[in-house]
Amino acid sequence: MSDGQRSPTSDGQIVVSGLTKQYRNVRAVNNLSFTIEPGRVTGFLGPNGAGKTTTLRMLLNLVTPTSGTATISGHRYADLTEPLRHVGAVLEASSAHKGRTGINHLRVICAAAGLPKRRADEALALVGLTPAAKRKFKGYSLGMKQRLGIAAAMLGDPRVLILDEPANGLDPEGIRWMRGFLKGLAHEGRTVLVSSHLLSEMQLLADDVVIIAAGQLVRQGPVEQVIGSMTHGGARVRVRTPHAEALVTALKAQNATVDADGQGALIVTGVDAPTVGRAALGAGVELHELTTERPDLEGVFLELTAGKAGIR
Ligand SMILES: Nc1ncnc2c1ncn2[C@@H]1O[C@H](COP(=O)(O)OP(=O)(O)OP(=O)(O)O)[C@@H](O)[C@H]1O
Repeated sequence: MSDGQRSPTSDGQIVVSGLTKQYRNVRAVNNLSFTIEPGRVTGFLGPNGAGKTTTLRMLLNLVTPTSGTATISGHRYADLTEPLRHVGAVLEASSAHKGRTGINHLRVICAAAGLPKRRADEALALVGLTPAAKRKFKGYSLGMKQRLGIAAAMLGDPRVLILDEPANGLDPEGIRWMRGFLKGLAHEGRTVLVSSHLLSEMQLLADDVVIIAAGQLVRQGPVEQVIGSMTHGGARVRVRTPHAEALVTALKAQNATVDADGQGALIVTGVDAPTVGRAALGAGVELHELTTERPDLEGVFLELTAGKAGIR
């Protein structure tokens, strides 16, 4: 604990405990508790209006909690002596003086934060913007603005990175770059907390997820575990046959549950694909498709947050 800000056990950990934010008519965040570990990318997910941005803003001391606490490496953000060296944050697409170049934008931040000027060049290189260093911000594409925002967040070489919807406006190549970049930071032992609506991207990017709805925690854990917790003991099997009735009879004899998917296929749960295949063979039923469907994060998210109105 050389600088009084870091301890071996809490370094890089984010702890949200009983956090609540009551606006006049809306309880934006309601007694929320979770922990985010270093060395992992954590996806922070929730429907519109779930309270994600409000939570991140409380974490960064931009909104005062009604009650509860949010700490980074064991300290409230307001108590960090050199916050930029601990925490980098991108809360919305980067804004900068329109006539300022990318590099100058970063140098201004360095000067204000007491960081060496060379960090501006290093951070720009880190996000692949060096070729556009001397171009004016007003000519930057949305993707370049996102990268510049991340470069600004990286100026202090922070242990913790917090990003609100960083993939917004990025093209597929930009999204892939972002994925590699954030995974790389986590690999270095940093804490990466990312809110996003892009659930298929989150499944590729995140190690852990925290899912909230209507201001409250719905589920937290490693992505695979959260998905596994919703599979009710197994995957679903999709099967297509011209002899549906005979197959349903054979499957029910195996205690399977069978539903029509409305598009000519049957969805079977309770037994695995080989069992379905054997039941079909035994009944002399021809199959045109036999597929195991593993639930994805999007399906699990929708199931977990169903009925928890996003608009409040
Ligand atoms: N300053 C404010 N004053 C009043 N209500 C607010 C304020 N900020 C947020 N809210 C309300 O708090 C709730 C949570 O909003 P928040 O922006 O934190 O959700 P979110 O999960 O980030 O949503 P989105 O995914 O749509 O960005 C919403 O009902 C919102 O209208």
